[in-house]
Order: sequence, then structure tokens, then C-alpha cells
Amino acid sequence: MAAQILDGKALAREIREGVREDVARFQAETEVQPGLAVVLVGDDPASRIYVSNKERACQAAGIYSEEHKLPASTTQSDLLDLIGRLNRDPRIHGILVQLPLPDAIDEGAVLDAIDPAKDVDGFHPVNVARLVLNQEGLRPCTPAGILELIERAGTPLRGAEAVVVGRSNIVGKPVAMMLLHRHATVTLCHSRTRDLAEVCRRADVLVAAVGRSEMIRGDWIKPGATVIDVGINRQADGSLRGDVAFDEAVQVAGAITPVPGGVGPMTIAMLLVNTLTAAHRQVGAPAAPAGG
Ligand SMILES: Nc1nc(=O)c2c([nH]1)NC[C@@H]1CN(c3ccc(C(=O)N[C@@H](CCC(=O)O)C(=O)O)cc3)C=[N+]21
Ligand SMILES: [Mg+2]
Repeated sequence: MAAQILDGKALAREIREGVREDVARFQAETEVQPGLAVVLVGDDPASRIYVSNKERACQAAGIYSEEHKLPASTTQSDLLDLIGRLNRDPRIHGILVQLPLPDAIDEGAVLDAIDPAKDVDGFHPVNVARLVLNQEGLRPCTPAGILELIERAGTPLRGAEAVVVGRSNIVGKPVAMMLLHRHATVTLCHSRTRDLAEVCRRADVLVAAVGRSEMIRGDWIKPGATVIDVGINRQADGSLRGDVAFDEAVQVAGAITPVPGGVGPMTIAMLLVNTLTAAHRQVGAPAAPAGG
């Protein structure tokens, strides 16, 4: 029997509609419109598409958004100045600096400069620490979207074997931590992992975030497993392929995300959720007591 297809596009649409309603209520109560600033350095065409998708999603949800497009020649100090201004701007509750940045710019220094309260990507070290400690903070969007998809699949995580392939800071590491907090037994694999196919075959939940087209084959998948494909590998003909050989995997898995239409749209939906959450926390914080 073929797997259930986890329709990320449809789930993302539901979540964005919920955000739209919550934004309207928040704005009615506080007279504040949540605002997101997206910073794009250089003119990578793929990045431009994501940025315009984010902007459209904000508009539809009633979130104010502004785009800062800087030339590839932008210096680190100019970028840090812009981040400083956005940190102080009361209209802006969320700041996203599109990655990767040009080689001449130190990515860590830039992420460090973002106010953790406005860090809707969840990449600032303070938010990374809050994730590891399971404290309230802002969670990275793609991992948060993955957890929503797994929940929608009805896959139990408590005691389950979860295998994550790929150890990036933006997907592999944070999603592993989130699965751990849901009481899964987590194995985090990477390019040096021995017998990768064998490790994957143990997985009740398999998250593929390697960036290599169709690397995960059908016979690497445990029958009935939930398979989450984070890959967005652009082919020469312009089409997208996942990290999972979908046609093979769909025959074996219990549930699987397609590419496109799986994780990608969820990333954008969770960005809107994070922007609203950030606005709530910034506006909703009780005033400091006088004389305190
Ligand atoms: N600071 C930062 N935060 C990010 O979240 C971030 C980033 N930098 N740099 C680039 C990656 C990539 N990313 C995607 C978002 C949506 C889709 C998406 O909507 N994908 C559609 C297809 C889009 C298409 O057709 O190209 C889908 O999978 O169905 C894909 C990729 C966010 N990223
Ligand atoms: Mg980099």
C-alpha cells in the first residue's frame, strides 16, 4: 500500500489562515501590526524567490513586511548598522537575514547582532541555547514545520527511533533536539556515518536534510516509517528534487512529504507564526513597575 502523502502546502495554508485571524485579533487589542524585516545581501536568484514568497505570505496574513536588498559588495559593518537600526525599530518585531551571506561577511557576527527577541529564524546563540534547554524562545522555522508535519501524520514520537540525516545548524541539529524533547530516540547522521543505509532502516521517523538529490533510496526505509524530505535540489531543467527517491520511498513508507509541496511551504508558515509570537512578547510584556 502506498504511503500517505503529507501535504505541506495544504497544512501551511491552514496555519497561515490561523495566523491571519490571530494577527487581526492582536492588532485589534494592541493597535500594533506585527512587522517583519527581511534582509537579502547579493542577488542569488533562488534566495530572491524565497524572499518574495515570504513577502506575499506576510501581506496575506496582515503582517507588515519590508525587504532590504543590499548589493553583494555590502560590507559587514554596513550590514551590522542596518541590523542595529532594525533592532531599535518599534515597527519591526522579526528580523530575518537570508543565508548564505557573501563569503566576505562573517555569518556568526551577523547572527549575534540580531536582538534574540526579534530573531524569527531562531539562529541567534541565545535561541539555540533556549532550544537545547527546552526553554521558551524562538524556534527555527524549518524544524518547527517538520514537527507540525510529523504531528499531522499522527506519528507517535515517544520512544520512537528518529534518524536525522544532515547535521546543519539550520535543520539537522535543531530538529534532532526537538525530536529529543518529544522523547524520541534520536540518531544524528552525517557524511562520515558508517552504514548509513542500515541506520536509516531502523527509523520510525526519518528526516532527510543532506542536500543531495535522491540520496535516500526506497530500500533504506523501514516499512510504515514517516519520511520527511527537507531537500530542495534544483535540477538542470529547473524542477526540484528531494533528498529522498520519492517514487521508491512512497511504496514503503507509511507517510512521506513531497518535494515541492512538503517542508518548504511549512518553513514560510512557521516564519509567520514566529513573527506573531515575537510581536506578542515584545508588545505584551508588562511595563516595568515604577520605582522598581
Ligand atoms: N535566514 C534564512 N532563513 C531561511 O528560512 C532560509 C534562508 N535563510 N535561506 C534559504 C533557505 C531556503 N528556504 C526555503 C523556504 C521556502 C521554500 C519553499 O517554499 N519551497 C517550495 C517550492 C519553491 C520553489 O518552487 O522554488 C516547496 O518546497 O514547495 C524553500 C526554501 C528558507 N531558507
Ligand atoms: Mg555559510
